[in-house]
Amino acid sequence: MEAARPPSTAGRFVVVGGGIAGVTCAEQLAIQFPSEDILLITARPVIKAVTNFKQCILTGDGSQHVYEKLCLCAGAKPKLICEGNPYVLGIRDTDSAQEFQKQLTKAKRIMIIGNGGIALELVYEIEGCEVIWAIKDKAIGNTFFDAGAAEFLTSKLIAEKPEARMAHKRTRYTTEGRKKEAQTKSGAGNLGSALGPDWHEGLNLKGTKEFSHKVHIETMCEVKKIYLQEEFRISKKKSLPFPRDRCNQSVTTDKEAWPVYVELTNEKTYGCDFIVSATGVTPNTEPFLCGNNFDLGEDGGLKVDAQMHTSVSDVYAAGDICTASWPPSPFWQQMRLWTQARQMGWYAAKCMAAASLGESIDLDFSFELFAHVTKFFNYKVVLLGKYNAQGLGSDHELMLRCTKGQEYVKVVMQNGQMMGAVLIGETDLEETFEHLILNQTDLSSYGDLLDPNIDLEDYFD
Ligand SMILES: Cc1cc2nc3c(=O)[nH]c(=O)nc-3n(C[C@H](O)[C@H](O)[C@H](O)COP(=O)(O)OP(=O)(O)OC[C@H]3O[C@@H](n4cnc5c(N)ncnc54)[C@H](O)[C@@H]3O)c2cc1C
Ligand SMILES: NC(=O)C1=CN([C@@H]2O[C@H](COP(=O)(O)OP(=O)(O)OC[C@H]3O[C@@H](n4cnc5c(N)ncnc54)[C@H](OP(=O)(O)O)[C@@H]3O)[C@@H](O)[C@H]2O)C=CC1
Repeated sequence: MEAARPPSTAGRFVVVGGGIAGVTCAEQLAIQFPSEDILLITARPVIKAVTNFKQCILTGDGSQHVYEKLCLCAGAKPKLICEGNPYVLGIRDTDSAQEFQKQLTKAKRIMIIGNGGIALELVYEIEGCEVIWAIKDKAIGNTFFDAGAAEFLTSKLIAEKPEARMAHKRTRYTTEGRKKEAQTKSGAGNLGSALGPDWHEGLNLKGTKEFSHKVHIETMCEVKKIYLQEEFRISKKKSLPFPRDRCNQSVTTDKEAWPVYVELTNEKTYGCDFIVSATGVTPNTEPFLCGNNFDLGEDGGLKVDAQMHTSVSDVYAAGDICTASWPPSPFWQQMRLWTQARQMGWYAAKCMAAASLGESIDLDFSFELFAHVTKFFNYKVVLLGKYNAQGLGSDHELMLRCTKGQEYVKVVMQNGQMMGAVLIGETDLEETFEHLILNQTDLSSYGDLLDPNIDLEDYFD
């Protein structure tokens, strides 16, 4: 029987990547050019939204897709502390989250390395399993918070979680895309789309025990070495590299034989069932670099200018794969987040459309102000502008308001103007603060902006 010839297509616009950036880009192109076929190529057979585009899987089978303008939205992959170790898990897509859930159901103790979004969410959500959380910093959540906000949140981590929360946990998927992605497995090594907000809602994050939280935090340390059980046993016998007095109490007295042991740079060693490496992401550029002269950012992403255009002619990029390289607004910075990936995908499509008509467009308004809304430890969290005084040097002031267990408000001020804010809890201040930052209102004559007796919303209406 004759083998089927690889398909060959020609189209004006091709988008690579079926995550939020790619799908939004393709959708927007389809809206702008309803009579054109928009080709969306993804490493997975499932994309995240309703599709009236030609979906295709790039299998390296030689199929060719000719384009006039191409947008690369291939996302990022977890940057693991150690590649190829079966006890080190990263979480990115449905498959990796399910693998994590499966391992957790058998676990008594796990280690979480990293101090960003995934770690923050996991340490709070995991129940019935001891968690040793190792962070490089003095305080938790360095990618989002300063030490004050971290302290506010830490008390929630120590407290017991309400029973009701535990009763609600069961395996379910919140979106059709995720459900389908779980059912449709493609070749090993293929990346799925990043899970995004509410990713753990459908997962049963419960270990083998019957308590809610048991989190021990090791600060200011990194992983020095990982030992499998047998390696650990041998090294202990030889007293190398684990002289007894260098070992953590819990290891020397620990009768449990753990599958894996982690030696930290603070000289402590912990045994555990497995390790979650929640240590950030690396832009997924590798498949596209061979033979192409892309300029790369310091973080390894494809550099894009204010038109989302890479350094290669007619090639655009959006989402986690790219590094924004235009001079940013004073209140915006790139972070690899779902909202930014969506905004970039949408705006890249606008830029591609304009360029194909020989025009260019102004940078979209969404890149004026950094705004991120999320939930940590069951608190609503809103981050605005230079929320951690990023890049402001020492020439700034902070205003704080904190009610334990209820709200934490931090405002970053410079020359009497608001530059950023962290709002934790139901503060209702986000809209007012957004305006104050964007308008750069002179607030120097208003005294204590955070005085709870002043209705700011009313004041600045
Ligand atoms: C566990 C987790 C929780 C998160 N939670 C939040 C949150 O609460 N809030 C928030 O704002 N952000 C969150 N994020 C970040 C957010 O999900 C990502 O920033 C965003 O989804 C990135 O979208 P993307 O489209 O750029 O990339 P991706 O979603 O990674 O999509 C990339 C796509 O490209 C495809 N692809 C890869 N390589 C190829 C190739 N060679 N050829 C063809 N296709 C390819 C992949 O299959 C995939 O479909 C979270 C991320 C994770 C991992
Ligand atoms: N609610 C939300 O908004 C969520 C967002 N996300 C997003 O998903 C992506 C993946 O999340 P995540 O993996 O948590 O990435 P993040 O970038 O959020 O955090 C990575 C953390 O790991 C630390 N780190 C990096 N390398 C090491 C190392 N070798 N040893 C110890 N610590 C290390 C980083 O420290 P340093 O900064 O000092 O390098 C940082 O604290 C991110 O883009 C994140 O923004 C994920 C979950 C929830």
